[in-house]
Amino acid sequence: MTTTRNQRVTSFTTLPSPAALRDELPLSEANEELVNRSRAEVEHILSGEDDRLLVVVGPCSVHDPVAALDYARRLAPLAAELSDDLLVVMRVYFEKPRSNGGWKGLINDPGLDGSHDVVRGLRTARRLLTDVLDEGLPIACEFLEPVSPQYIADAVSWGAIGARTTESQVHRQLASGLSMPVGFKNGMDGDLQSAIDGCLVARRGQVFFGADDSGAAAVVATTGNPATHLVLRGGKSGPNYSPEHVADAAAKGERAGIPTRIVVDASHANSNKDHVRQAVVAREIAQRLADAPALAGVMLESFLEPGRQELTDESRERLVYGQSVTDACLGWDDTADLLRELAAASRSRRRVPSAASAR
Ligand SMILES: O=C[C@H](O)[C@H](O)COP(=O)(O)O
Ligand SMILES: C=C(OP(=O)(O)O)C(=O)O
Repeated sequence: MTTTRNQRVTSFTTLPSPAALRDELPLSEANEELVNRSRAEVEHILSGEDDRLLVVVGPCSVHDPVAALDYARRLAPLAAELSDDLLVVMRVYFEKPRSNGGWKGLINDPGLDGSHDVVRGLRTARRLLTDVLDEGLPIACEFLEPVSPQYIADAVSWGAIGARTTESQVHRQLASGLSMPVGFKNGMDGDLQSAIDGCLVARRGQVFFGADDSGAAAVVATTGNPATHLVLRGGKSGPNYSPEHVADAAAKGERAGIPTRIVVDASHANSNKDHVRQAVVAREIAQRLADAPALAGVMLESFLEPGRQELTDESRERLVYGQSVTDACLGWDDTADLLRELAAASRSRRRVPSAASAR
């Protein structure tokens, strides 16, 4: 028998339904309250009603849930200590968009070995999310797969659409239905317009293909997400973290109909993925925070150990604990120093009248 179907598909593996996974690993009432409260706080920071600085900080990617939780347990008390000046949201990124292939994150391949046990990946990810929330930390994720948010997004307080997908209609539609504020990163070339367009499309209600709570393929209709905003991550054209870049992006966004403040990513093309440089950039941002009233938040890539390590068949069994297998990260000690510096800068910006009247 000849067929024209699925000639290049080797298998289909049925996933548990989102509802079943949530029932297995539910959010406690306290954690639901934390998620809803922190989503509102992020929105208030974006609008300028809350004059603290949002800091999205944590590993480039989670490859070892034990180390990620260890990190959360260090971050949580510091976040609480600095909470008058900072809203700290932990990066708990499970889905990695790769430039040229490679490991695509814990959900896609929790064994880090190409075995792609996605069901285990979803379960491990959700368990870690509930553990991090139990520490009192709100969570940030990048959303990459169109169906995976149904399994995890109820635990997330800030979402990102990355530089490689900011132009993607699929991701813009997805963001239109997400329950949390979503930042669109500028494109890989540094182009801001694709992120502005992404925010605008996601602000409108959309109708698209997705999955419902039972996992069935469904037509999804959304209201639109009014809390979309721009994230400056640098690009091939160079870095874009200066107060001038922030003011320019805020003005362009406002003219286009996105009246929110801006998040700056100190990593990626703003630091050339060099963690030492990332600390310099973050420090510059802190020092000039008062000159950037439209700056709502800063993103840092940080883990327990500084730098990064290659993930290979040989290294898999002897990976350095707490060190990134994707982008180079700040180590914990530098991170703690930087968070204190950002908190001090946020406190002193509050005293500068123009900061309060940013929007
Ligand atoms: O933050 C993550 C990385 O920059 C992104 O996934 C791309 O990584 P790659 O260029 O190593 O593939
Ligand atoms: C992939 C990421 O960033 P970008 O989209 O800016 O490359 C990230 O933040 O993990």
